[in-house]
Amino acid sequence: MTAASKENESMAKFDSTTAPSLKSWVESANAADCEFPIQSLPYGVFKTGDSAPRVGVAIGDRILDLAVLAEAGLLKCEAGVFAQPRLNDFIALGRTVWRGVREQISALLSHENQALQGNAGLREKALVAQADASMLLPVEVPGYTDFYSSKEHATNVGALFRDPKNALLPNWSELPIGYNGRASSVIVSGTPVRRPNGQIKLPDQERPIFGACRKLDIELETGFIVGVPNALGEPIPCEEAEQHIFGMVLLNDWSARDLQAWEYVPLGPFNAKTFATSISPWIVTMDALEPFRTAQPAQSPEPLPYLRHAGEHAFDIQLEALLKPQGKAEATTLAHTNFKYMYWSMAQQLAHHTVSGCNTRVGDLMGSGTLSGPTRDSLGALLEATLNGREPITLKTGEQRTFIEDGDELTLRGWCQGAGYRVGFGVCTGTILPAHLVK
Ligand SMILES: O=C(O)/C=C/C(=O)CC(=O)CC(=O)O
Ligand SMILES: [Ca+2]
Ligand SMILES: [Mg+2]
Repeated sequence: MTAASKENESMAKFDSTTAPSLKSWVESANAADCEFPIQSLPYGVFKTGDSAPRVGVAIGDRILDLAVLAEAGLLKCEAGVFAQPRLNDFIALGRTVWRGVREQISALLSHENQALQGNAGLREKALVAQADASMLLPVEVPGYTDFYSSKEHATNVGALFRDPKNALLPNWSELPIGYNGRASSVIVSGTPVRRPNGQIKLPDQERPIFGACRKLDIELETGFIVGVPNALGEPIPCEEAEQHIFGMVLLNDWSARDLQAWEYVPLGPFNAKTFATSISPWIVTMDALEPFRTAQPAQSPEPLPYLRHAGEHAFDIQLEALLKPQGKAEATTLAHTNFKYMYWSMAQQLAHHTVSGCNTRVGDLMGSGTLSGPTRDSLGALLEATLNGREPITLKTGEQRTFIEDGDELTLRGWCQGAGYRVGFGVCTGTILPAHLVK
């Protein structure tokens, strides 16, 4: 390949809304370490004070209020979709509309554009400080599914829960394994998480006890939001599956490992994972992620035909998990990993999910599965990092942890590193409340 064609190929990754050279008149968006540059434009739902919730886009340290812009006639879209407490109505309008709205917002925020920049009154109304806003669950989630698509994670958990000699079960390399999760307990970042009570089978006792989970854990994941649903009985082909995805979030699949170890045979996780699943408030669209597309791990054996897709289907998204004990200023990084290590792509997950004829709905949430990498510092769950509690981690504050304690604050972060800018996911955080007392 010549230097010129290489250049052309890499330019093809960028469109008018993702060019690295783009700058905004919202100055805070131009800092190299800003999570929300003009190339990103993630969607969320927010409110300020007693005002009604509405749809906004993050830009620098501000939120652009799309309901205000639409009302003022500066943003052309179906009436009323931004003056809503959820993004579902906007998402349901489809890809062409997502694209058109993104282009309009990008233009309005770009350096030289005066339409909003030059209108002081409207600018004041339309740009809200993130510090003054509270973020809400961005979508109504009709269904939540969680996959198990990191080979490293599946191997580590298989060894800890089952047999180190046969850690990866034979079906794992043939299909993206998943379970149907609980949509009702999907919560937005910042919502506290109550430690669950449940059945725990102690090794030295014949019958389980009932009490507070002693092995509370995180799972560092991403999730994707279904934007274009499929009808019952109509599978989504793998090659087309990415077209059905609206965007991605950070996802923490809180897990009660002691409840899980006892209850999961033979139907999989139940109460161990139904009590809370946290997601980040900002949905990063697939358009914003396109420049960070990269190859997924090589797949062997070759997947069956319905799970094949040509080209690159992973994304280079750096991910971190941090733990901060109650009352402490300093957080400790538990893991640093990358979405690109995921073995089964989001397209393969969606193709497999629907191949039976199962339908999806706008707003459905699909978890990636815990994203562990190949190294000791890239393990996405404490279960793996502490070998099921056998090897405690020492925090920067000097304390030790095997699993999560009451009052601990757990935070996930994610970002794509561009040339001179980063497309960030913000944070997905939650603090643990003590379990309800068992009488
Ligand atoms: O292997 C098991 O029995 C259990 C695995 C998990 O707990 C992980 C899970 O929820 C799927 C994932 O996040 O990868
Ligand atoms: Ca999980
Ligand atoms: Mg969960």
